[in-house]
Amino acid sequence: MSRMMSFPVRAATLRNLYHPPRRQFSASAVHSSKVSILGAAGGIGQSLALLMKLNPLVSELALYDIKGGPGVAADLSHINTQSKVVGYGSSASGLAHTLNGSDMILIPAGVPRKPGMTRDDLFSSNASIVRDLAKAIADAAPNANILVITNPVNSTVPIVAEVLKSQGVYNSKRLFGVNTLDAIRASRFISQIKGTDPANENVPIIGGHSGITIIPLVSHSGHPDISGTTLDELIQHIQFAGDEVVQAKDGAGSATLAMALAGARFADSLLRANHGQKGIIETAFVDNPLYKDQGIDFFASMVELGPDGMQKIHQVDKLSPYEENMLKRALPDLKKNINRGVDFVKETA
Ligand SMILES: NC(=O)c1ccc[n+]([C@@H]2O[C@H](COP(=O)([O-])OP(=O)(O)OC[C@H]3O[C@@H](n4cnc5c(N)ncnc54)[C@H](O)[C@@H]3O)[C@@H](O)[C@H]2O)c1
Ligand SMILES: O=C(O)C[C@H](O)C(=O)O
Repeated sequence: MSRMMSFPVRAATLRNLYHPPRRQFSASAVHSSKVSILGAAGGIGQSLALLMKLNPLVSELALYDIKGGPGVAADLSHINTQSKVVGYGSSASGLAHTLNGSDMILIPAGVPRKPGMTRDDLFSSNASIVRDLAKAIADAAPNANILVITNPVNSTVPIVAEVLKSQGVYNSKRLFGVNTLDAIRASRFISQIKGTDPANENVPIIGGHSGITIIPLVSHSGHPDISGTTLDELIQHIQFAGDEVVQAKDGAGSATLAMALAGARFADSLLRANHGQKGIIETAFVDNPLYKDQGIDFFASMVELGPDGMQKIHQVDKLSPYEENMLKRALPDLKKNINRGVDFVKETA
């Protein structure tokens, strides 16, 4: 696509996840971020909270869940890292206490899939949860970075944007749909084909976070030679890996552990960029100019993170014909998912 420009592939690796190069921060900046998790007692929420408790860039961890927030906080508060942990249960004041002063808010609140469901089938349960949490964020922490994990991400991110717009506090640079799990899976799966260390593999992910809207750019990975049936199977594996986990859990939910790691990695990358580390690039589903002329306001790209959130979107200079075809198939679905979220807020505000 001619509109795309080149980008350097330099996503944070798992290897440096909890070893941020501290010497790049001033002493006072090292333990300085309040991070909140909404839905903190869930499958993702608990493991994510554990990983954030281990992150030296977090000074305060605030945990909110309609069920079990204080219990998870009490448990984590005994871990011997410096951050303070507070937890709240279901109440407007608990949510406000959680959000007040937050630099970063992670949202895994909501219902996961069961076998036979698409992510879009979660819309009827999760859209109103995310809308209401976004309203509370607009009131209590309008300047925070917001990381949306709740599915369907292709719709829940536009929901948050629309709510913040309606409250006059939308900052497109601080809203991220978390699709890091797709990048983690892609690096793992490609390493299994090539017999390499997944920590050294980066496959840029663009598009969205569901089925065919997930577009892995193998031609821009370290293995552009992968082709034919091997490529078909790899793409299918990445795009439908979530379904694989849903099937295997057999009614007990979807990916939680790998997702918690993915969320923690994205949060850590953003915290490090917020504290001044340069050159950190992750995939994220963001407000993106690339296809706005086709009515598609959100699109996952490789995004450079900075002190104020999203610093730069790195577009891709040349897609292979295979990838062009994936993109062509993905755009109509993506548009439908985004519009569903936008319309929901307009109709129910
Ligand atoms: N972005 C991704 O890559 C990705 C990956 C995996 C799962 N997910 C999604 O993340 C979401 C959570 O998955 P899970 O497995 O942790 O589910 P879960 O059911 O284990 O946990 C969800 C938690 O949210 C809480 N909750 C519900 N409504 C709430 C509200 N209004 N405020 C605060 N908390 C609320 C519940 O009490 C529960 O503890 C699902 O929508 C799932 O599809 C996204
Ligand atoms: O597949 C799901 O429903 C959860 C998540 O989006 C995933 O990719 O694992």
